[in-house]
Amino acid sequence: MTAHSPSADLWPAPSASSPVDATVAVPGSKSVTNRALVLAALAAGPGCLRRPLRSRDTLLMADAVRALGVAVEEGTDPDGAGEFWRVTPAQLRGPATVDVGNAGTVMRFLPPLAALADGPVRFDGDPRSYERPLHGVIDALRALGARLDDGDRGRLPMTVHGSGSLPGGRVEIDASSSSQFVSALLLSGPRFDNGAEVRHTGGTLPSVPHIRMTVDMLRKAGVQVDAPEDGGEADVWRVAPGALHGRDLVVEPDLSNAQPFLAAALVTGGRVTVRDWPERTTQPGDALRRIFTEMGGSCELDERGLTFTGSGRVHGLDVDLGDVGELTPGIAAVAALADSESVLRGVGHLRLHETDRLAALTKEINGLGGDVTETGDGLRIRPRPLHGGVFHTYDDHRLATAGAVLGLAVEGVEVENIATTGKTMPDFPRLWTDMLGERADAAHSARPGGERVEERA
Ligand SMILES: O=C(O)C1=C[C@@H](OP(=O)(O)O)[C@@H](O)[C@H](O)C1
Ligand SMILES: C=C(OP(=O)(O)O)C(=O)O
Repeated sequence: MTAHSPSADLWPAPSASSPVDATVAVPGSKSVTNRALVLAALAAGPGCLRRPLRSRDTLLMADAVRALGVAVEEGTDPDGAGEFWRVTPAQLRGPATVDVGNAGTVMRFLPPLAALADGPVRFDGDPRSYERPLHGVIDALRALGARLDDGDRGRLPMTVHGSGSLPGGRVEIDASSSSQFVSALLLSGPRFDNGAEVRHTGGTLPSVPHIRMTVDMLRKAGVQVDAPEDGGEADVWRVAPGALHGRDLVVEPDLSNAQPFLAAALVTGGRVTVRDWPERTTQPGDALRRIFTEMGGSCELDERGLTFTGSGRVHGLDVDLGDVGELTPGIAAVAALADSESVLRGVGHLRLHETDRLAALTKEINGLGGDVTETGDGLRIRPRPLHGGVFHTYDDHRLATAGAVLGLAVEGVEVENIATTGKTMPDFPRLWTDMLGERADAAHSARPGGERVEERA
C-alpha cells in the first residue's frame, strides 16, 4: 500500500435503491489481449485481434512490442464488430525502452522477447513495479543463456541485452509468487533454439488457469506444448521450438471484469446479463458462476450471454481462491455484505499484486465499519453493518471496483481515484451508471447486507 491520491479525487459511488436489471457488454480480456499481442509479435506472419481490450495495460503492451520493431495498427473492424488491431511481426530489435506501468503481464511477458531482440532493451515502470516479483523471469532467462543487467536486485528497472537468439532448454523456477513467470517463458519458448522446459519447484503455484490459457493460445498458434493437465508430469511444461502462425482472433469479454456487474445482481437481489459469455473458456472469471451461485442466486448461460439473478440474500463462504486470485477483491466486497462469515484462502501472493491487496481490503472495509482480519494466506470477513466513508484504492483497479460494489448497498461510499480502473476497464464509471440507469422496476429497494425489502413481482 502506498500514499493516497488527493482527496479531491473522490467518486460518489451510486447506491442502488432497487434491484438492478441490466444487460452489460464487458470489454475484452486483458489476459487474452496481452498474450495475443505477444504471440502475434513472435509469429512468422501477420495476425489480427478483433475486439481487443483498449486499456492502460494493453496499450502498454502494444507500445512495448512496437518499441521492439513490431507494427501494431489500430483500426475499426471492417465487419463493424468493434476494434481491430493488425499486427505485423518483424525481427525484434533494440535499443529500445519498455514502460511496463504496473502491468504484471508486460513486466513478465516482455523480457523473454527482449532476449530475442538484437540490441539492449531497458525496462522501467511505475514505482510499484519495482516491488513486484520478477526474479523468476530474470533468473530463468540467465539460466537459458540471456545477459541481463538488473544491478543484482532481481527486479526492475533492468536492461536485457538481447543478442538476436537464445539457446533456451531446461529451467527450474519458483513461481509461487506469480504464475506469470511460467507463462512468460512458455510464450517465447517456441522461438528459443531448443524450445523451453519449465519446471516449477516452489510452494503452491497460483493462478493455474492463467497458465492453461497460455498453453491453449500457444497451441492455437500451432505450437506443440506438453502440459500437466494432459497427463504430463506435475508442474512441468514443455514447448517445442518452431514457428508460430499469425492468427485472426476474437478476444472474449473479460470475465474478471464482469465480476462487479454480477456482484451488483447479487447484492441488490437483481438480475444482470453479461453479453457474449463464452461457453468454454480458460479465463478464471468463469469460476464466478460457481462462487456467486454459492453466495446466493443462480445463473443461466444462453445465446444472450450469462444471466445472474440474485436471490435477495448473500451468504458467506469458505473458499480457496488460489486459482482465481484476481477475483478476491470483488468477492471480499460481497462477503462484507453477507449474512455469515467468510474465509478466503490461498491468496497470500496478493500481497505482491497492484498493491498489498490483503492489507488494503482489510483497512478499507474496516474503515466503513467492517470486521476483516488478515490470515496467513487470505482474509476472514465477518459482516457488520457498514457506513459511508472514503474507500481508498492504492492505484488498484480491483480495489476501485470493489468499492463500487460496496457503494451499491451502503450510502455515502466515496471511491478514491476511480480512474485507476483504466488499468483494465477505462469505461467502468459509464458502464456502472448505465447499468444502474437500466433498472426497470423502481418499486423495489435493496439495503445493506443484500436483503431485499420487497420481492420482485
Ligand atoms: O497471466 C495473467 O494474465 C494473469 C495471471 C495472474 O497473475 P498471478 O499469478 O501473478 O496472480 C492474475 O492475477 C493476473 O491478473 C493476470
Ligand atoms: C493482478 C492483476 O494484474 P497484473 O496483470 O498486473 O498482475 C489483476 O489484474 O488483478
